[in-house]
Amino acid sequence: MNIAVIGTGYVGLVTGTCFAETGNHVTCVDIDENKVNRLQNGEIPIYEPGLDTLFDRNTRQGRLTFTTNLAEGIKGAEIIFLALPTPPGEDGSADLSYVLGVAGDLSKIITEYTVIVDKSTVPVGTAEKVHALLAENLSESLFDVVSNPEFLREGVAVEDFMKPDRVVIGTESARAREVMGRLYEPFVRQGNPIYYMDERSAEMTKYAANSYLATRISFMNEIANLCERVGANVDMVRLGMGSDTRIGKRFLFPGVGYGGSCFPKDVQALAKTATEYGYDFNILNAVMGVNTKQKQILSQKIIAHFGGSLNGKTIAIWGLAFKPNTDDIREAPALTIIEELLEAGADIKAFDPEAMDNVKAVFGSRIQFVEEQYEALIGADALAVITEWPVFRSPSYKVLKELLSQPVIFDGRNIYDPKTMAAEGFYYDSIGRNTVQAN
Ligand SMILES: NC(=O)C1=CN([C@@H]2O[C@H](COP(=O)(O)OP(=O)(O)OC[C@H]3O[C@@H](n4cnc5c(N)ncnc54)[C@H](O)[C@@H]3O)[C@@H](O)[C@H]2O)C=CC1
Ligand SMILES: O=C(O)[C@H]1O[C@H](OP(=O)(O)OP(=O)(O)OC[C@H]2O[C@@H](n3ccc(=O)[nH]c3=O)[C@H](O)[C@@H]2O)[C@H](O)[C@@H](O)[C@@H]1O
Repeated sequence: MNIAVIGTGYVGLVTGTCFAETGNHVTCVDIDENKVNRLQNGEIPIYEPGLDTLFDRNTRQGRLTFTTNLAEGIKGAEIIFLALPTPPGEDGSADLSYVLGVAGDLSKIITEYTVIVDKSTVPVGTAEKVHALLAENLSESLFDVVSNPEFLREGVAVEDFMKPDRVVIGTESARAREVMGRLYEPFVRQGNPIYYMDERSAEMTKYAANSYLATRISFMNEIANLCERVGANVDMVRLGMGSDTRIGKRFLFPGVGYGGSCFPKDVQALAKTATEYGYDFNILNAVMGVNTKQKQILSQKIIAHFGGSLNGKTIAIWGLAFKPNTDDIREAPALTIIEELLEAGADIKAFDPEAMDNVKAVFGSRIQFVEEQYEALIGADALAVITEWPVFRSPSYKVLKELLSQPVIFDGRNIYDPKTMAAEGFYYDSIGRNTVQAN
């Protein structure tokens, strides 16, 4: 099949590459000339594990191409995916200007029957808005609009896309359903389902899934905070709860709050949709409030440990990305934590395996960046672990103690064992477990 993907960010580039991998011819369109130049030269502008192999193969074999020209990009395309940004607008609702802008442009250049697919996360009713815009200039027989939300996670995006738990396709057109079914058939060979539904239900499914996952995280963060107060260990509680199959083991890890480009904006957007429809979605308001506070927990612990001020103190930071295996720092808890530590007077020495360039663009020379994780520790008064990159999981405790000026660790992701840390001589504080001191 011939496919066009409009927007080559985390979702568009993965979508385009994975559809090319199953034998389709894909043209990716982006307005960012610099990005398109890099892609045309074989350079992937984001860090996403496993994407490079598929990208190289499919560009080399001519199934994956890039352009800034929309009309050229959609020529001959049977399906056009919109993988455009839907950032929060000023009032918290999703900003649809990118999606609707491109829909308007498409209405003037489509000449043959095409399925237009909303891949972006968009509020209920958007497929109808896109349809109405297209219908301003196109006969109804020339297009269908489908809602096909994406559930991939950054860091494991290729795997998630190639083997989705499910595919959701929102359309009431039999013709579009057949086209979409044919496209996704190679991705559901292991029996994972395609759920066909109406457009509104598909749009709602995406927000419901993200908001539920965010709710689990905020719930566990509150359980963790209570565990600290009552002297329980949240890791044990998590295991005890999660092995109940009705609850499930995944997505119960407490930490420094959820970040990323999606949970924060999507929870906010769903709450906003509820308000627009006269419904007060109480749980979502609590989920957001808990998350805002949780992002401050680690910095508060650090500031309190040093008596309320960090003047003259240096804090080493391991991990800046909003989660491991990505360079994405959108809404990353590290940004909030660093800002608060700076405000309390600290000097910061930071290391992240992939996200440092993005963070440099935010903080510039206000913090120091180092090229190697142990370098951050030299002369630092404490280490704060903010992102659980695998490379931080088994450090040399001996080297840690040699380099830190005080053996103090704040672990925002519970990646070390408190008993080991006490035995190794550290002051060690984490999330939802008792603080330990050297034995
Ligand atoms: N990042 C993620 O893990 C996931 C994101 N989503 C949703 O997918 C959508 C896209 O997200 P990301 O890929 O993260 O965004 P992104 O910001 O990484 O990429 C968007 C791309 O669209 C391009 N663009 C903007 N206006 C354009 C136009 N008029 N024509 C062509 N290209 C244009 C931008 O230059 C950029 O390259 C959002 O609605 C998001 O909520 C859904 C699932 C996962
Ligand atoms: O709509 C989206 O964009 C995507 O949002 C999330 O994916 P992503 O943001 O890439 O990352 P997650 O792995 O979900 O993590 C989100 C945040 O929650 C935090 N988290 C996650 C899991 C957990 O147990 N605890 C926890 O604090 C992570 O550290 C991270 O800050 C969803 O998991 C995807 O299904 C969805 O497609």
